[in-house]
Amino acid sequence: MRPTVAPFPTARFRRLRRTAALRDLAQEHRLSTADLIWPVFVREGEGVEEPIASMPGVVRRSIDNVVRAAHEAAELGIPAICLFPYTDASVKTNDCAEAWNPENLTNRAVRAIKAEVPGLVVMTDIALDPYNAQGHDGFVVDGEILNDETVEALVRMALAQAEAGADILGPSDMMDGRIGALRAALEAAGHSHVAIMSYAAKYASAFYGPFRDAVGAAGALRGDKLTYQMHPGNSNEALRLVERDLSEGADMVMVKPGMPYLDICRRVKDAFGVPTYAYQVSGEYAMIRGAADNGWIDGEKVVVESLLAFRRAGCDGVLTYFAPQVARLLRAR
Ligand SMILES: NCC(=O)CCC(=O)O
Repeated sequence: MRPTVAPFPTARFRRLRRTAALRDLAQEHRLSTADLIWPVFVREGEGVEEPIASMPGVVRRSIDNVVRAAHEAAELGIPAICLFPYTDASVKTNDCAEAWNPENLTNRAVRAIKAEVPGLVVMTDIALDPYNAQGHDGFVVDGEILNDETVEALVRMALAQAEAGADILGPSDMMDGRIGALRAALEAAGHSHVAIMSYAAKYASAFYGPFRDAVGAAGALRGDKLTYQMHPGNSNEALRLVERDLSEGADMVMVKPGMPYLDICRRVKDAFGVPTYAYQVSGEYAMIRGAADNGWIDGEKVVVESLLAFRRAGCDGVLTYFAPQVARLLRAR
């Protein structure tokens, strides 16, 4: 119940804002390094750190450098890293077979991290787009994205990632029925400990633009993803999707993108009270970073404020490309 606010001057809200210590005492939500998941781009090669033009400060790393990033994450206290492969056109096919190759880039990177930094949580992405000549998250036949056939492929992909040692699988594909299929397959194959963070409320968003550049998908994609990702105008549908995915065995749920969808984060947390995450996506990163690089905003302050907003909206954690910078900032405080 909300207490009645006494009239002025009995109530003076500025009393608790008077000093830094009082403000600290009264602060309702806090950002901690333990809330961060760091998305990292993996590519072939050795000793490679390749800049991404539309995401200044973010690089594609060869596996040896991904392992270095994993050490850095662990040293900074970031609990989890999330891997996204940058795939060459030569491994993109219509049957997407590279997605479940035990030796694909992601699976090799997972094993390399787990061998060196076993305590770090490793999350992987489940969707066919990095391996699909058509650039879509599912199989494309006559211009249509096939649901059930795609789910079967996602199961193969998930089992290969679980076998490699992934701790959290992140199905980002938005096919119907995939969470139940993944959960059943994981149980049957002895991977009952592997968690699923469902990209439950994933919107068909223009904020993903720089990511497609980062993973080399921009050129392959024909059309849009509106037949499987959510329309930005919808809100109740997000709750139905979260409910559905939880009922099928998701352990954690995600809202994506982040900042334009904080209302959805809050509704999900209020309705279900489950571990809830948001993805501050590439376009959000690019906007903040671009404005900061031009001196139009104070980048450090805006980043921390933007991440605190996710906590205020009910999120337990955030996937953010700013993770290492923020962890360093929080450590310095
Ligand atoms: N499945 C992962 C993404 O689509 C990431 C989007 C972004 O960072 O823009």
